[in-house]
Amino acid sequence: IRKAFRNAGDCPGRHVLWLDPFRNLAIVLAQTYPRPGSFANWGVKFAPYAQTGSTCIASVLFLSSRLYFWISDADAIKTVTSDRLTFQKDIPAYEILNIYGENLVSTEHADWKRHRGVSKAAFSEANNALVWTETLRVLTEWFGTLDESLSKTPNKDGLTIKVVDHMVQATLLVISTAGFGRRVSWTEDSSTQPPQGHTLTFRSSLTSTLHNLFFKILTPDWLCDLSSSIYIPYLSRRLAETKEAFSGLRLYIHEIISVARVGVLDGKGVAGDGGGGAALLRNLVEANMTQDGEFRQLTDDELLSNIFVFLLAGHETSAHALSFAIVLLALYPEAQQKIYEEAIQVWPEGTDPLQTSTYKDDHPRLEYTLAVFHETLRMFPSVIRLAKPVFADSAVTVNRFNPADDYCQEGKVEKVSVAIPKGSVVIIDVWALHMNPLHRGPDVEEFKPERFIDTETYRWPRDAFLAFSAGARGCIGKRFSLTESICILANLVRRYEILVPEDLLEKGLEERKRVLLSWVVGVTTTPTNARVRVRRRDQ
Ligand code: HEM
Repeated sequence: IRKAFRNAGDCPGRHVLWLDPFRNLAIVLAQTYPRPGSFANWGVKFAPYAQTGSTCIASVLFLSSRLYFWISDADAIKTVTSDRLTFQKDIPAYEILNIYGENLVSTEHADWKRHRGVSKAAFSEANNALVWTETLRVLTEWFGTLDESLSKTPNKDGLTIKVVDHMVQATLLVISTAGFGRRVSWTEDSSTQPPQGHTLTFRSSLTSTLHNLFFKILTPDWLCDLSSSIYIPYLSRRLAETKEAFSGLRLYIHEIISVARVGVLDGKGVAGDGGGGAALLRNLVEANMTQDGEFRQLTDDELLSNIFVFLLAGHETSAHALSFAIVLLALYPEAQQKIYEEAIQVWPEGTDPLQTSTYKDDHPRLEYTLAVFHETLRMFPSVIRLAKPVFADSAVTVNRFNPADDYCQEGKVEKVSVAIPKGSVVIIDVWALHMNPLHRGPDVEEFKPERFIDTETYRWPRDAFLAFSAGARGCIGKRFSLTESICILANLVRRYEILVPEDLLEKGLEERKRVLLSWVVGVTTTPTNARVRVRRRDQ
C-alpha cells in the first residue's frame, strides 16, 4: 500500500479503501458503509475535496493495493471522458446487467461498437417526436385517473400521491411504446391480473427483476440450489420470487421478439409501430436476423439482453429524476410558478396541449422547464460515480487550494498536473463535480434552475454537468429522456398545483427536504419518500 501511495506522487488524500467502490457489495452496503460523512460515502459530495484542498484525491484499495484517483474537476474529467482508449469502462462492474447476455452497457471495444452501431440510429429527431406524442398520450390517461381520484376524495386540498410509482408507470409506458411498439393503456397497465400464459404482469415482472438484481448476484449458485430443495426461511421465498420475475420477464421479451421477427419478415414493421415507430426494436431485431460474415450482428442472447437493458435504462433513471424534480417543485413554489408561466405562454388558457402539442414547435420553447430538470439532475444525479480503469500512463490538470481560504475568490486556486499511472483507476465523482463551488459558486447546495439558462454574459458550464456522462460512452438516451421529462413536467404543472403533503405543512424547508428528498443507492439513485399533493388549478 505504501508503494502504491508513492505512485500517487504528491496527490493528497491517502485514504485506504476497504471495499471496491464499484462492486455489488459496496452498493448493497451503501447506506451504512462507509459511514455518512466519511470519505467514499455515496452522499459525501464535495466535502472531502474541500477538506483536502484538492479536486483530485488519491486512495488505495486494501485488497489489491490498486490506486484510485477521485476527481471532481471539470477539466480533468473532460480529459478522461475524451480519451476512451486510456480511460476505459470498468466492465466487471456491469456484470450485474448480464443476466440474459452481454449488451450495449456492459461491453467495450469492438463489441461495444457493434451494439452501439445497431442502436444509434433509433435515437433520432423523428424518434424524439414520437416520444413527445406518446408522452402526451400517457399523460392524457394518467391525468384522467388523477382527476377521477381527485373527484372521489372529500379533501378539497388535493390528493397526496407517491410520485415514484406514478413516474415508473409513465416512463415505462413511454419506452415500451416509443422503443418497442408495445402500446398499453394506463388502466390496462395498472391491472394486477397477469395476462394468459403469465404469472406476473409485465410491469411487476420488470420491477421485481430490478428489485432482486443485487440479491440474485450476491447469492452464490450453491445456496440457490440448496434453498430450492430445502426450505430456508426468507431465502427460499425471496429466491423463488426472483426466479419467477427473471423468467417472467424473459417470456415477455421473447413475445416482443417473436412478433417483431414476423413483422420484419413480412415487411409490415414491428408490432404496434405502424411501420413508423419502434425503431429501436426494429434495428435490434433486424441485426439479430442479419448475417455479418460467419456470425449474426446480434446473437439471440444479446438481442434479449439489449431489450432488457433498454427497458431498464429507458425508464428507471428518468422516473427517479422526475420524482426528485416533482418534489423539488413542491418545495420551491417560485420555480413551479415559473414553469407554469412558461407552459401558459406555450399553451394559453383554453387550448389543450394534450391534443395539439408537437415536439418541433413546443419542446424548444420550454427552456425554464428544461433548466429545472437539469438542476434536479445536478442536485440528484442518477449515477453518482463512474469508474475508468487506466490503460496507459497519463496526466490530468486539477485545482489545489488552501481549505482555510475563501477559495472561490479569484487567484486563490493553483492548477497542477497529476500523473495518473497505468493500472490505476480514475473515479469520475459526478456528485462532487456537480457540487464543486469552483465551477458553480458558493451557493451549490441551493436549488437554482437559473444556473442552466444562458444569458448574454453567462454560458452555463457544460463540462461541469455530467448527469448523462460524456464522450463516446455518454448516455445514448439523453434526448429521449429530456423530451419525455420536459413534456411531463410542463403539462403536470400547467394542470395541477404541486404542494407538500399535509403532514409536513407545519415543518420548515430543511425538515421537508430531509423527509421528501431522502434517497438510497440502487441501480440508480432512488428516492425513498417522494410524496406530493396535487390539486387541479382550475378548481
Ligand atoms: C434522466 C435520465 C437518464 C440519465 C440521468 C442517464 C444517465 C446515463 C449515464 C450517466 C450513462 C453512462 C453510464 C456509464 O458509463 O456507466 C448512461 C448510459 C446509457 N444510457 Fe442513460 N440516462 C438516462 C436516460 C436514458 C434513457 C431514456 C435511455 C434509453 C432509452 C438510456 C440508455 C442508456 C444506455 C443504453 C447507456 C449505455 C451507453 C453506452 O455505453 O454506449 N438512458 N446513461
